[in-house]
Amino acid sequence: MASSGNVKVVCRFRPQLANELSKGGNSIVRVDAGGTACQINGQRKATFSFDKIFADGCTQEEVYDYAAKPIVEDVLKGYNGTIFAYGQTSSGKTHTMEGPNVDSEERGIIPRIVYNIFSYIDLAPETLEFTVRVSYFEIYMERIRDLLTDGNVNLQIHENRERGVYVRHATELYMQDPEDVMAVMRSGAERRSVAATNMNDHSSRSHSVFLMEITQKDTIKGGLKTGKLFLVDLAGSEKVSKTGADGTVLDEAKNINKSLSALGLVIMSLTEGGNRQHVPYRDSKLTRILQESLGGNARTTMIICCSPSSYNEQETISTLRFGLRAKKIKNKAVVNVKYSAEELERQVCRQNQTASFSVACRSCDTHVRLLSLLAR
Ligand SMILES: Nc1ncnc2c1ncn2[C@@H]1O[C@H](COP(=O)(O)OP(=O)(O)OP(=O)(O)O)[C@@H](O)[C@H]1O
Repeated sequence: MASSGNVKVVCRFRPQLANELSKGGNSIVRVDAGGTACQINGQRKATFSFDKIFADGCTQEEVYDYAAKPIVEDVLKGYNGTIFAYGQTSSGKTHTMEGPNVDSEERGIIPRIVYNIFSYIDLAPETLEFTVRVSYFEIYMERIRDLLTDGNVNLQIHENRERGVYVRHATELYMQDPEDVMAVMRSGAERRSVAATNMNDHSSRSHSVFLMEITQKDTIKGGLKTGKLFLVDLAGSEKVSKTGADGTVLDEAKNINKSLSALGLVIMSLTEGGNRQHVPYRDSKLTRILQESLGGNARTTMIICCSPSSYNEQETISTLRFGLRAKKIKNKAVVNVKYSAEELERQVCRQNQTASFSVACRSCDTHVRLLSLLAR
C-alpha cells in the first residue's frame, strides 16, 4: 500500500529565557486562534502558516499528540517514520524531543513514543509477535559515533536493497519493555557531545539519531511487517558572535552550520523547481542518513523550534522560512511487508478469481507456484 503526502511541519515557540529578557528582549510573536498562522511583529512584519503552531505555554502532551502520535500509528502499520526537531541553538529541540525529565509530565516526544509503542504491543492479539530493536548514534564533526558503546567512533553509511541506507556496525539492541529503552537512552545521552555556550548551558554539539525498528510477525498468516522510526534531534544553528564560541566549540559550530546548510540545499533541490535527479544527499552524513525521510519512503514530521524574543528575531524568521520550504517536500511511503508464500498464493488466487476475464485453472496454478518460489 503506497501513499504520497507532504512533509508535515509543526512550529513550536518556547517561552522567553532569562538571557533574552536580560538583553531587553520582548515577545514579538502572536499565534492566531486557529493555531495555524503566526505573526512576527518585530523590526520586520511577517505572517507564516504551518500545519500547526504551538505558542509558548503549550504542553508536551499537546505537541506529542499532534506531531508524533500519527507517525507512531503509521510505523505500527509498517511504514517508515521520521520526526525531527530543527531550530537555532537553545530554541527547545532537546526539550521537545526528550524533555527535561523523562519520568514527569514534562517528558518529551521520545519517551512518550516508547511507552505508547509498548502499550500497543501489550494490547495486540497474541497471534502477532513483535521485536523492538534500537540503535542510537550521533553525527559529530562529520563522524558517526555510536552512543550505545564506547570507542565505535567512525561508523560508515552503507546501502543495500534489503535495508536501504543504514549505518554499518551501529550497535543494535533488542528491547523487552519501555524501561529497557529508557535505560538505553539515558546511557546514550551521557555519551552525547554537549557543551556550555552563552546561549545554552547544555548545547548539543551533534545531531543525534535514535532509531527504533519494530517488526511484527503474523504467526497465523505468516508474513512480516517492519516500520523504522527515526527520531532526530538536530544540533542548533548558531551565530558565533552570540554563543561566544571559540576553540573546539567554534570548530563544532562551523561543522554544525555546514551540515545544516547541506540539509537546506537538499530541501531546496526537492522543492523550488530543483532537479530531483541530482539531490545532493551525499554532501553530508546527516542528509545521507535522512535520505528516505526527505523525499523518499517515509512519513515525516518536522518540528521547527523557535524563540519568541525580539533578541532572536532574525534567527526565528530564518527558521520559519526553512519550515515553509520543508512543507513542500513530497514523500511516497509504502508499507514494508514481506508476505509468506501461503499469503502470496492466497492473494494471487483472490486476484484471479476477481479478474473480469477468467483465467484457466492451469494458468492460475502456474502463477501461484511461480510466486511462491519467488517468495522463498
Ligand atoms: N517549551 C519549553 N518550556 C520551558 N523551557 C524550555 C522550553 N523549550 C526549551 N526550554 C528551555 O530552554 C533551554 C534550551 O532548550 P534546549 O536545550 O532544548 O534547546 P536546543 O534547541 O536543544 O539547544 P541546542 O541546539 O543548543 O542543543 C533549556 O533550558 C530548556 O529547558
